[in-house]
Amino acid sequence: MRLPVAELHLHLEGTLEPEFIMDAAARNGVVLPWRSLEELRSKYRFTDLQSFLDLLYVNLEVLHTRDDFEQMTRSYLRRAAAAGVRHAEASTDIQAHTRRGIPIEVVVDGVRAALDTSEDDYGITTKLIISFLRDRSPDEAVDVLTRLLASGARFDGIGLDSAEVGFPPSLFVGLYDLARANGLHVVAHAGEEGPPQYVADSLDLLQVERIDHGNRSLEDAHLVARLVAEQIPLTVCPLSNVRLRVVDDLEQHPIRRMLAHGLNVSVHSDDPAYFGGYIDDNIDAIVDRCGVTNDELARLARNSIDASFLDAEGKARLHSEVDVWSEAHSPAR
Ligand code: HPA
Ligand SMILES: [Zn+2]
Repeated sequence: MRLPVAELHLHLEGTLEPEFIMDAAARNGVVLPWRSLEELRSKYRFTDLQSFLDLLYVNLEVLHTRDDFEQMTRSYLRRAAAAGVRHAEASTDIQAHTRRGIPIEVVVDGVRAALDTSEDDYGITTKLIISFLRDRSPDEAVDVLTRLLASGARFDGIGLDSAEVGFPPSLFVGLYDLARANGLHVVAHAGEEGPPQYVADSLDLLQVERIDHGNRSLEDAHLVARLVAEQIPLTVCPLSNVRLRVVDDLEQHPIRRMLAHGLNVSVHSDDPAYFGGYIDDNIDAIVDRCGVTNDELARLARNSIDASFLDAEGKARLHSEVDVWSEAHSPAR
């Protein structure tokens, strides 16, 4: 039995595997800069966040039809089910599609078609987060959110991602005010490459409920004390952190230190097709390379459940699954 978890930090566009990209390009008549699967595979070496984003944004241009978005989402859910994911709060970078002329409805209807049957098809309950690109204008973000709200599209929350440094949370106060006024949940990437102040500002100015990544919080003892006291969830992505050089190597990853501080951390896959694995691969990696124990794994799973936007009943159901896993993995056995 795989550790039952909630996946809360997952970019659907980051689940496009190279084969999917080449097939969709052929199907949709998109000319990519790479001639072959092998050439594409050779591009997955990154020096920082931007070098990854450059590849991500080229590859996602193969997505054109409602069916493309549905198939992308189904492929992820199928793989996530095998990885132990029991609840997923997946995000889409909608502006990466609208800016190249893909209608909002094509994206949302396609993703929703897969999410709406996910519990029956894959045993995974879901929520949808619309992420905004912080390196595009705040006015565009407000316009897209306004159009989404008017369209009747069903989604549960908003996020903020893409290039972080130089694009502080303060730029997006209006966007987050609009989202909260409409009853949406709010999360934001912060402290991946950006300074600890971006984490504090995400809490104070945007009033986010979770921080995606948050690694650099560890540089500020006052911030750590606050995150512990308020039990602000940090959705941490170990394999992503290594590939994007947020940490030097997996052995140095701070996940156990974060747990020891009492931070509400959980483990997620971010962009699994780009960073060397899905949530199970992340879990196996921190067990093998960081020495994470079964007790710590159960803590990480419980944190992911508590940090989710599930209702009390949904959380209780998943906690009982972790109870079963813990029983089967207790030292007495
Ligand atoms: O990890 C990330 N950080 C910022 N933007 C992103 N867009 C996809 N993944 C990421
Ligand atoms: Zn991310």
